Amino acid sequence: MPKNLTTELRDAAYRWIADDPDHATSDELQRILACALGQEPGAAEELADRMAGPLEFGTAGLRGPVRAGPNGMNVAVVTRTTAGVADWLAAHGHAGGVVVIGRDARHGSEAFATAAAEVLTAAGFAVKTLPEPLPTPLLAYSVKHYGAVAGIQITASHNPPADNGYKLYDGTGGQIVPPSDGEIERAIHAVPAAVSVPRAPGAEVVDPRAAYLAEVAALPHGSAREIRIAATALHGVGAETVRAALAGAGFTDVHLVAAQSEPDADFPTVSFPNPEEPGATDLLLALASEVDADLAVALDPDADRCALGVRDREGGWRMLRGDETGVLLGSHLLSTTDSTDPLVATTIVSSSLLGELAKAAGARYAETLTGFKWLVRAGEGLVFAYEEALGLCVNPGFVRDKDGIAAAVVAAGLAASLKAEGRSPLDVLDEIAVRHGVHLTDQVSLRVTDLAVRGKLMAGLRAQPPSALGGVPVTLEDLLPDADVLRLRGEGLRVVIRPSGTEPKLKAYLQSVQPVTDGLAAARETAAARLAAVRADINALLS
Ligand SMILES: O=P([O-])(O)O[C@H]1O[C@H](COP(=O)(O)O)[C@@H](O)[C@H](O)[C@H]1O
Ligand SMILES: [Mg+2]
Repeated sequence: MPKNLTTELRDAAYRWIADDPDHATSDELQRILACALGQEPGAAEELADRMAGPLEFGTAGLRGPVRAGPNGMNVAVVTRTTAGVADWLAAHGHAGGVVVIGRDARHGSEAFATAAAEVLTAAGFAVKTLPEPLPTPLLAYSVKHYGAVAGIQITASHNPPADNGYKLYDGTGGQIVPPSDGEIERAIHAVPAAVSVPRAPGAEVVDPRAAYLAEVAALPHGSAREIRIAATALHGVGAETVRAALAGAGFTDVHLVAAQSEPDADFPTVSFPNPEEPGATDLLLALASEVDADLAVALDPDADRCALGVRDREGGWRMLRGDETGVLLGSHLLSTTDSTDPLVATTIVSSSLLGELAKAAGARYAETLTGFKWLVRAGEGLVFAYEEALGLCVNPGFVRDKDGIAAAVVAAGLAASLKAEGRSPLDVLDEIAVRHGVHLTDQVSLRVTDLAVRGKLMAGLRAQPPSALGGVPVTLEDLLPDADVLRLRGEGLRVVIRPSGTEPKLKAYLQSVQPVTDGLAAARETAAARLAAVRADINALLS
């Protein structure tokens, strides 16, 4: 036996190859196994990585590179997963119920959506599929709209082009949470063989767009319409839907970044198709400036996130941080809601400013773990939820997930009414800062190739937490040990560290708060200096 290729690994690969219903991926794994048997350098390690799975349900379902083996996204994995989901649904009394399936336009998405639809149809479920690659919020909407017991969206959202994924919704319309994920993983594990999972055509194609767009058009978005919008779909699936949603609400002066409007699985103009990444919105901001727009909107590729860009005080353009957008729309919805007992929510890694706004408005406020699967379950009476990663839900009444399309429409309404008053989104943020203190946030993330590095760093921080960051003494709270989240707090400072559940990254979320006592500029300077010093220390800690 060649070095590094154990008999267990070899036999596991043989078994997987024999059980892979897709010849392309069984051949792919066969080739790697042959290289490993032939002692080609690195081949055994490559095989071990391919076989290291299975993928697990993370922050937003399964996610991984499109490739052969249990540690990738492929037809065999989707078949097994969906067979497990079918068994789990049946065990919960949902046999024969409606399941809706949607997809984005990534490599593999169509084949994976078809495999999922055929497995569920053969298992006796009434499967409905969306007609073409569409935004994730349309799938989330469809679950409730069609009275489904579950929904599946094939998407890897903002991940690199090589990835794909599987978002799973239960009958509440929200993405699954524990214990469902563990139960489903056990059901998947119990599936004896992918090749013998029955598949049958016959899903019904349904189109939720008209109903969804009517709901979005009915969201409160003020009466002002004089606004020019520049928007991008970042090569994802949001362009047509966001254009239709804006038009339905009366916003027709919309300029799309042409080079990024058609779905393109290779995401050719960006290195990472994530509006959080520096550079991803360069073309958008250039277009906003060129057409002299009033608002810039970037959707992530599955259009469930929405980033806003605004003209800065120097006449240039800049993107707002997720926390700025969240606070802007949150304060707007708190002041316009007709609910008598509203609840707003954000996550423990987002700015705490929304809590201050809620307190001032006499509204309830909740914080949850990262992910919209938690936020939509924050409690009764939810009117608004957001997270720093550019996720916003302005419409929990009909989408139990983040919805970049609906957020863009509400943001357009707000920007138009501010423009009519001669104010800007930055003016509103300034007013909020003066009242509640400057809340600056930032994120440091470390991309790892070896996931073990992440675990070691977390364990190291737990064992030997820093006593000060950026010169500020801090204490460690091991917040919810099960959730693997560390929080460090000091005077005017909060740092939360956690592993990403969608990408091989460790993320540190920084917040620096400074009351405004001696002018806004001075408070901003103090908060920014503290943030920069903390950022440098965190960078050193994670390197
Ligand atoms: O991929 P999307 O747009 O669905 O976004 C997903 O990933 C984001 C980042 O998660 P993590 O920090 O664990 O990587 C989460 O904030 C979000 O709730 C989740 O739906
Ligand atoms: Mg997304």
